[in-house]
Amino acid sequence: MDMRMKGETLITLTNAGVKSGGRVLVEGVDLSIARGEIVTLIGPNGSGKSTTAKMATGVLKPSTGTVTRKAGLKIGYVPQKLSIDWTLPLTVERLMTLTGHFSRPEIESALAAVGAGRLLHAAVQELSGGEFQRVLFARAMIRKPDLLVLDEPVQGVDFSGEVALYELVRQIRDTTQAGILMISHDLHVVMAETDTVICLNGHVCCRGTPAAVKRSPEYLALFGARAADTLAIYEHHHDHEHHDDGCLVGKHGEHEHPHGHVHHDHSEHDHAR
Ligand SMILES: Nc1ncnc2c1ncn2[C@@H]1O[C@H](COP(=O)(O)OP(=O)(O)OP(=O)(O)O)[C@@H](O)[C@H]1O
Repeated sequence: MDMRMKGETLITLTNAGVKSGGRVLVEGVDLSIARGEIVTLIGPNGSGKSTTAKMATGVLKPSTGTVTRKAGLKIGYVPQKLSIDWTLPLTVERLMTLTGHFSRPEIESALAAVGAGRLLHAAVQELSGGEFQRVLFARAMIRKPDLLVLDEPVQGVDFSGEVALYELVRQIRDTTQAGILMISHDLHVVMAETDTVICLNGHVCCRGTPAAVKRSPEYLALFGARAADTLAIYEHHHDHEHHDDGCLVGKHGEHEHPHGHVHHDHSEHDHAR
């Protein structure tokens, strides 16, 4: 473990908001992210998740309120999409060096840390969705950031790949003590390890642990009565196995289908951190 202070606050937004062309994009956002902490932004399309993340990372200046970042804060970013020319041949090794100079051993160890060690010479165009995401994680982590920003990390990944990526996020948090800001665009699954879910709707609609948000009247009012079924809380269990089709086998041997989300809603067992 390095000398980085556990629990140190990395970013604080106080009553922060952005106006553009006389329109309020998002307002009144209070949030902070500390080392080792996972904060997940959820909310409908256009509710201000990306705008809030951009204020946090400094890409956008707040029009109201304040944003403070720890001096010298290093941020790693895993984008939702990457604009690369898919017609040109590009290996994973080359992709890793497009935005910085890193030695072969540094690249190998960053790939190995995300379970993508064997992909060094693979063509980026031929990677599966999950493999591509892992490479993007490696690309963000190679700089040893204090804060990792994940913009919909599981997009284009099937359910078993999704579970594996959430495991990877948890592992990165545990091993590096980076703070993690996650944007979930489709409300699909929120990691149970998320310390704070912030539900946006142009302002902070509600916040708290995943289980608390799921029960909150504001969340239910925003997303309707079926919302509680759509916010699935993914929990880590060591006692499941994966079928070849990506479904999970529960601890009692029952076959749990991905889209039923049987695996992950055990609110009473949520880890209160
Ligand atoms: N550069 C911009 N100029 C003006 N308006 C913008 C700009 N970027 C975003 N918006 C508007 O700000 C609002 C919030 O957008 P934002 O991208 O933060 O939402 P989001 O919650 O991330 O949405 P989604 O889930 O659809 O990605 C939207 O109404 C959007 O149209």
